[in-house]
Amino acid sequence: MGILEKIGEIEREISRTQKNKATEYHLGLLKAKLAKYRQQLIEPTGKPGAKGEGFDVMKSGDARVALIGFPSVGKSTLLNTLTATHSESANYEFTTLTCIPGVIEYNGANIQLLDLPGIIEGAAAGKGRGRQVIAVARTADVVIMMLDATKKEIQRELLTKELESVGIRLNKQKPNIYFKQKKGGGISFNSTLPLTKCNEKLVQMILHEWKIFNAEVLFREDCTSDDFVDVILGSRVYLECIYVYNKIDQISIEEVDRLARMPDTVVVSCNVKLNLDYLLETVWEYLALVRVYTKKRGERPDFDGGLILRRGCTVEHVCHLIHRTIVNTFKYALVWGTSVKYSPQRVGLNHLMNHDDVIQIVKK
Ligand SMILES: Nc1nc2c(ncn2[C@@H]2O[C@H](COP(=O)(O)OP(=O)(O)OP(=O)(O)O)[C@@H](O)[C@H]2O)c(=O)[nH]1
Ligand SMILES: [K+]
Ligand SMILES: [Mg+2]
Repeated sequence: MGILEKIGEIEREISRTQKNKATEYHLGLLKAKLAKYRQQLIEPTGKPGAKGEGFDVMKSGDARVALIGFPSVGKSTLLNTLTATHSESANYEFTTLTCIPGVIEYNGANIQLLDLPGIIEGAAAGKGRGRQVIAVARTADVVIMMLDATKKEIQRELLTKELESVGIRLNKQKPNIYFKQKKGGGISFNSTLPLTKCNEKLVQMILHEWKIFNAEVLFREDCTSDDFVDVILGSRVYLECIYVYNKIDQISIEEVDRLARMPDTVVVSCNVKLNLDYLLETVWEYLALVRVYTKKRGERPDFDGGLILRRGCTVEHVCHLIHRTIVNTFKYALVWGTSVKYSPQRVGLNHLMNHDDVIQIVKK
């Protein structure tokens, strides 16, 4: 029996099994098995070069955003609207057959936008260009899941499932579970809080399924057994996702309003150019980029040459971006902007920078 058949069989058994207290272990185990086969599917062993297949596109700019969606939802139209690059768009499916990169210039940052072929159901199992598309999605900082506002609601769920089955988790935090394989000593299980969705027995059964007999497990959060499987596999990617409903020129205002209120969602029309400014604002927000200006003593800040960093960056990060040896001669920095109480304020290497701050570095 091939892996796909095995997966199909387990999926059928899961859907046949009623969900209740008595079947909890059985279901947990089935799901762990499912994850194991899927893992084999996306990482075929023994075949050199089988891994890492994907479209070869150089990462460039300050961040990368990938456009994922079913065929003809308007991905290429969005790329054509937001960037200077042209990607063929037409009213038939699979117009785009490869990965086409464009650049969005926003707040002084260069954001790489990747147009990709449409995904079809079964993409994870190798249908269409699914695997290559998914391989590119894994390298993105933010994913735009583009949806057709005129199509049925289920599309969002189907695509999410497709991505989940290859280990992509959208808008989810990594489960807070400590897991370490050991050489001996059996399985030690602990939790820092009462668990309602998983327990020691289930964890042990799952570990045995993976042939792990010695390990340390500590749940620091009320996670499910699925979360635990994710932690064992380790190869999960946690990505920020913006759900973008396109073609709102074709639906009622009530429907637009309903869609726009959903979490992580932006409604647009690429053809009529509706709400694209708000989409860019949202992309910026999700990328969590920060622009910082440098200034030399006695001179005006260099407002043309802002540095692009991530939210949470410190003065030390800024130093590294300017030159890797600067920290060695760093004495203190003067900062103007919203990250300080007084402008300028003297700060050290650990000071957190805000968007649009100005910094002057004083050397020893
Ligand atoms: N009504 C309407 N049609 C749109 C809008 N945006 C795109 N379209 C149309 O949708 C069709 C598909 O657009 P594409 O940009 O080729 O879609 P795609 O997602 O890149 O499709 P594939 O590359 O085949 O996966 C084209 O006929 C576009 O003109 C929109 O905002 N409103
Ligand atoms: K198309
Ligand atoms: Mg296209």
